[in-house]
Amino acid sequence: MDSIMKEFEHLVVKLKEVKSATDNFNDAKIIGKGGFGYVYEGELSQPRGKTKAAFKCLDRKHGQGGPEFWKEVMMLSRYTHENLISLLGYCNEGGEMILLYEHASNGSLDRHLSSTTLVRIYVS
Ligand SMILES: Nc1ncnc2c1ncn2[C@@H]1O[C@H](COP(=O)(O)OP(=O)(O)OP(=O)(O)O)[C@@H](O)[C@H]1O
Repeated sequence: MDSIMKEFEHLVVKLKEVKSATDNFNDAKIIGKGGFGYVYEGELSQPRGKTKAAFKCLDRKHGQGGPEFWKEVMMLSRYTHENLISLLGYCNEGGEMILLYEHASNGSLDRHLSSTTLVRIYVS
């Protein structure tokens, strides 16, 4: 585990920065909930300026644990694609395991699929 942490050291974000971006995990900043746990949004300060980010907080009660967290860090930091959300970093501090992603301003695909504004296309 130590070697993994060393390899991805450049992606480490301090818990202090996460708390500042999410107003200390304020409920008003929650944008969703998935198998991993709650997802918050916030402005992350990076060397290139502020970036809107999604903060996925691991909730161990929801079944997914540490291995999935590190798998996600390894996969997303190695593969980049225009159709793949970028991993901005992670926080593993003070008992918190948080993945930081680029914020998808259009929301997730499942939101669009359940949207009532979806237009039906008929092909003749
Ligand atoms: N990068 C992101 N940008 C904007 N919103 C996001 C982002 N990631 C997650 N969300 C929001 O949080 C919700 C939960 O996302 P999450 O990926 O945790 O769950 P999921 O899509 O149900 O997948 P799973 O259950 O496999 O974890 C999404 O439906 C979406 O609304």
